[in-house]
Amino acid sequence: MLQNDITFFARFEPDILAGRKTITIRDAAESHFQPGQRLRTGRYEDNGYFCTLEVISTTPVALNELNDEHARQENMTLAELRQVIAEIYPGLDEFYVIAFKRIS
Ligand SMILES: CC(=O)Nc1cc[nH]c(=O)n1
Repeated sequence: MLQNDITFFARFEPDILAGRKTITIRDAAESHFQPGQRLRTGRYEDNGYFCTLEVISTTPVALNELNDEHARQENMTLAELRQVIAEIYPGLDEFYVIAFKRIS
């Protein structure tokens, strides 16, 4: 079976498929994605493929630089986004914003 290049928690799948979520904020371990790269995208929980994303950009960001535009691109409030990031990456404050578009 083909490997996925990136995974998302299943709760984010509907927003990605609908185009409501157009960025993901990851730690250094997932900072290698390059503009133009096409990513087989699956669910974290079962690794099931659900779409292909094309990377638009990968941009470093500090936790304290997250703003309302990042939140809008995640389809969250800024408070929700900060809480989600703190839960996924406790204690970290250096991240990468991966902007993407869904191509299939
Ligand atoms: C599986 C996983 O880490 N998913 C994440 C992490 C950060 N942002 C996001 O949208 N999804």
